[in-house]
Amino acid sequence: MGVKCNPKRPKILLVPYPAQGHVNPMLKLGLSFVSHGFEPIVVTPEFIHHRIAANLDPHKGEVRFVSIPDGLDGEKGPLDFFSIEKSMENVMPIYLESLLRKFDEDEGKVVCLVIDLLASWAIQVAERCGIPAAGFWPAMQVTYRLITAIPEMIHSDLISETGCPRHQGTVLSLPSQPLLSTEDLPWLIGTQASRKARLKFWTRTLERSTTLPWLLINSFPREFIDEYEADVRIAPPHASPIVFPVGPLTKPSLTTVKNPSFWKEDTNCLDWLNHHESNSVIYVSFGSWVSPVGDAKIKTLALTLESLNRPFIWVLAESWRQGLPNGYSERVSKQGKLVSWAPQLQILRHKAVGVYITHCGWNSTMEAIQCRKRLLCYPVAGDQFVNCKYIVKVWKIGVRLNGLELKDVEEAVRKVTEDEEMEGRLMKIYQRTMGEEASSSVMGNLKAFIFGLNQVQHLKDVKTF
Ligand SMILES: O=c1ccn([C@@H]2O[C@H](COP(=O)(O)OP(=O)(O)O[C@H]3O[C@H](CO)[C@@H](O)[C@H](O)[C@H]3O)[C@@H](O)[C@H]2O)c(=O)[nH]1
Repeated sequence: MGVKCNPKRPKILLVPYPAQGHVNPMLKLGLSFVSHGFEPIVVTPEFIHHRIAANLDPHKGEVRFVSIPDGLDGEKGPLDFFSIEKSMENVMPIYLESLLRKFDEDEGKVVCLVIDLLASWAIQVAERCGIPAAGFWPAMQVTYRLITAIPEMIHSDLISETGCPRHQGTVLSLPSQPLLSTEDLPWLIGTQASRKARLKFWTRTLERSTTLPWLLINSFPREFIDEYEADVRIAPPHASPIVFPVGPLTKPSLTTVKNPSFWKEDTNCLDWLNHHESNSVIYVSFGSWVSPVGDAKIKTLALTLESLNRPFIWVLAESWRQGLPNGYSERVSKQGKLVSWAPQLQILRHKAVGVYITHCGWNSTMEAIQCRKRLLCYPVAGDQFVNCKYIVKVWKIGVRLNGLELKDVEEAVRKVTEDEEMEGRLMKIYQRTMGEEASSSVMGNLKAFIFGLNQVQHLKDVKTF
């Protein structure tokens, strides 16, 4: 798929975790390698490859997408975390290995694998094939730091060996950063057994990533600063890779490239937006992830949006619609648009959109900043609680929803729209994350990574010779 291979250009294979919020930044990271003379190839499991293939932007063929078998049936509906994990551990490695060997024989050299840490299974494949690997962290650096603190947390008895918090409250305190608490631990999802299994996933990820020389992070270089805007040194844990912040991979220079959407975007809502006044529409989206939002909450939010009496666009997958009250879609058809998947960035850019109710996924957070939209935060799982903390307490560009009842949302909408200083804070965080200085630091970091990679490659070549 995409352009034909170019045997002259060294190849970098990128292995994302198979979720929208992971594949999007990987594509953009791949594109950043093109101008450095590499041929980027994104490897995805078949179940998402089928979906992406239908929605890929054909003229942006600079990045190739290839698939590997996964043993999964993605047609039946959303796959859960554990079936994907099973496939990643037991099925995909052997196919990636044979793909790498095939590349080596037929198409020329793969010089590096860039591996999403949530797909850490591929680190061992790279090792077996003798190919240098770099890690990729798709979210904030602080959430990576939280994961790397697991051994310290167990050692100081803040959590048990199975990840169960010993008490409620602070688990990690970093200089000049908000305190991270038990609520922010990303494995605390679902039953006791699922929490234990998720902690195991993270500890295995950590163990595997200790062999990585480099880690590319989809966050901005000045993520850690103090109240005087001075950079703060956050000591990395022992045996950690060299970190290169290269994000956000959503910044304006990269957004001419269409995201490789897993679902077809409903573009009718763009025309609909053109008929609405500036800042009047509420956009609601909880990203792509299968999150335990639940029917009851969907129903509450549905009734709230209706009673707010403001126009809205709500991204709600078909599989989540059982919770809607009978006849809801027809009833609200004049007031709002329910879509299964939206052209999110175009919606956020639209002047009619004033407020964004978000799950605080990292890419969505960065896109909101890029478009300077005020946020109402409703974190659901994983890193979203930490992202929410930064949005609300540090950057002060949004308000956390305490619930989805009318009173909760009404009050929060009032707070964000009446806050006259929020516009200025949005501009400030925009500059810090995507402004000129941030962009040139990112370019420098990418160059430094590539310099390191070339040195390793040179040493390998000398040895082979
Ligand atoms: O209708 C929609 C909804 C979303 N998007 C796009 O999908 C991406 C969603 O990414 P993100 O906001 O990061 O959410 P998730 O896909 O849910 O991402 C997962 O991965 C992220 C990166 O690790 C984490 O921060 C999240 O918590 C985790 O749920 C964004 O680029 C959106 O523009 C669309 O194009 N159309």
